Amino acid sequence: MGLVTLRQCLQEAERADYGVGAFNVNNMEQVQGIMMAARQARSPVILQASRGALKYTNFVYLKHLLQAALEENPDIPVVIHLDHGDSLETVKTAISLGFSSVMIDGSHLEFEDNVALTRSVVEYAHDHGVSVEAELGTLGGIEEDVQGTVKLTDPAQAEIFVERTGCDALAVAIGTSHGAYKFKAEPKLALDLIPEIYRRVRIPLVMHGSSSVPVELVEEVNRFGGSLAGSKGVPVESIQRAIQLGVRKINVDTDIRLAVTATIRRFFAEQPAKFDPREYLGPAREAIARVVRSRMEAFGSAGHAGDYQPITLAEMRERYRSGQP
Ligand SMILES: O=C(CO)COP(=O)(O)O
Ligand SMILES: O=C[C@H](O)COP(=O)(O)O
Ligand SMILES: [Zn+2]
Ligand SMILES: [Zn+2]
Repeated sequence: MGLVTLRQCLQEAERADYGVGAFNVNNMEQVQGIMMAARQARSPVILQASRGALKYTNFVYLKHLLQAALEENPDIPVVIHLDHGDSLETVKTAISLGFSSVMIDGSHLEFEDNVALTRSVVEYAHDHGVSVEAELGTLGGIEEDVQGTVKLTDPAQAEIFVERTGCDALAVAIGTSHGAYKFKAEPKLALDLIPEIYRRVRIPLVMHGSSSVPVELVEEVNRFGGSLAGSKGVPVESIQRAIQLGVRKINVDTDIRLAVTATIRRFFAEQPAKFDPREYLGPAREAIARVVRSRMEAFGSAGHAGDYQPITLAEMRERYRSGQP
């Protein structure tokens, strides 16, 4: 298998009716833990890097970590994706590093500016065979506008947006937000928007801010000196319902952060005399694999690694050029 584009990965997910987890990476142990899970679950996987990750790893280390993931797992379909790209320049950098998919996040812009930015990225990325995820509507958390309100995705506007931009997948705002504090009371998502948006746009939908913030991880972090009072995530059952309605890419970063933090806090509390990083980074890697494997099974992607052969970027470029991607 190896490198696949987001377009092919999500088309196959539509065909076999499952969702694919998109997991953020910043270091070796995260990449290894996620790929351990993909091998164990025999699941396609999306490895995604934000601008923060590109900066943290000085680009070149990330490039080779992602190449290592492909080299070590030739029988697993892997999408290498830029998360929350902010400009055509960042997109070009990601594509130069070998990414097979990019997100351009113009959700905070006025509609016409989002269309223009997304269109410019689609033209460039498709000319390299690379898929494009765009976003319409704003999440809570890091994307709240100055009034602190979020704009849910409007189905009619989404139809026009996708028609005018030609993006391959659309991130929608249905009430999720990034981080560990997604809801002040009981989780409430506008799941009813999904089928209406999907019916109109007819491309796979993306759910950001989809970590579940498992209570057992929060309790372990807090037991060993952490402070995560009031944290609340998206119930896995809500994600499974969203997948049934048209969401095919599910973004998870916070749950991986919590798995690492809980493991390392426990280690330092229980083994204060130890100081070899391999003795806590290794177990952290296994904790990542446990969380990610559980999501692959919940999203339904487990067992689908062998379903299809990858279409190369060169072939995708020709398909885009001929209008039949
Ligand atoms: O949306 C995300 C990455 O783009 C991650 O969301 P979480 O913070 O819920 O993990
Ligand atoms: O968009 C949110 C992702 O979790 C990435 O987070 P980051 O920008 O801190 O790397
Ligand atoms: Zn956004
Ligand atoms: Zn996100």
